[in-house]
Parts: sequence; C-alpha cells; structure tokens
Amino acid sequence: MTSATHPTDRPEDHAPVDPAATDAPHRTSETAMERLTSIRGTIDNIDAALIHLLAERFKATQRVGKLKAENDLPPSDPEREKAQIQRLRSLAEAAHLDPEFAEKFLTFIISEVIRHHEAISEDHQRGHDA
Ligand SMILES: O=C(O)C(=O)C[C@]1(C(=O)O)C=C[C@@H](O)C=C1
Repeated sequence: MTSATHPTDRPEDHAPVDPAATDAPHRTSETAMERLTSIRGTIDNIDAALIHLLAERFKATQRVGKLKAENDLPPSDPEREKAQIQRLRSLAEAAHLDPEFAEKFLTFIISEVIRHHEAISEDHQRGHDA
C-alpha cells in the first residue's frame, strides 16, 4: 500500500499545519516578536473561522428548534447527543485534540441550543394559547 492511500493519511487525521509554528532554519532571522505576531495572525484567522462556523451552526439549530416546536417534539434528544459525542471524541483523537475537551465543548454548545429550543417552544405555545 502506498502512503497516499493509507487510511491514516487522510488530511482530517492530522492537525492543520501552521508554518509559523515550526522552528525551521529560515525563520531564525526573525525576532521573537515577529514570530509571535505571525502566529497570532494564524490564531486570529482560526478564531474568525470558528465564529462563522458557530453562526452557521446556530442558524441550522434555530431551524431545528422551530421544526420541533411546530411538531411538539422535545427540545433535547439524548440519544442523538450520545452519538454526536462519540463521533466528535473519535474525530478529536484522530486530530490529536483532547477528546475530553471536544466533549465539553460540544456539550456547552448543545446546552445553549436546548435553551434556544425551549424559548422557541414557549413562544410557540404562547402564540397558540393566545
Ligand atoms: O438534532 C437535534 O435534535 C437538535 O436539536 C440539535 C442538537 C445539536 O445542537 O446538535 C441540540 C439538542 C439535541 O439534544 C441534540 C442535538
């Protein structure tokens, strides 16, 4: 088997390569402050991407919240959450990210989503009771 087709060579199995994170010889002429600034540029780009991804995720979950309220479905789905946690823990392991952190992060986001679902459901009920 060639290395390109090896199952562990999928790009998603590796942490993204940050060229500013290495101590390659060609970078030794840079000062520590220049390197710090360069790495912080990468961090700022990643933080921006995370915000955009979270905004898209919350737009999708707002649609789920409305669908659930209109169809009398409960705000939370523990079985779905169990599957999501298992999936993200294994993705985290493959990406060399702490799976405990990945689980806490997902649980934190989902608890906020459930709060939104409950608010949508209460609004929906109020609309029907009025
Ligand atoms: O998939 C759902 O049923 C959702 O409401 C979305 C979501 C999530 O944020 O991923 C939120 C709450 C549920 O307990 C499970 C998953």
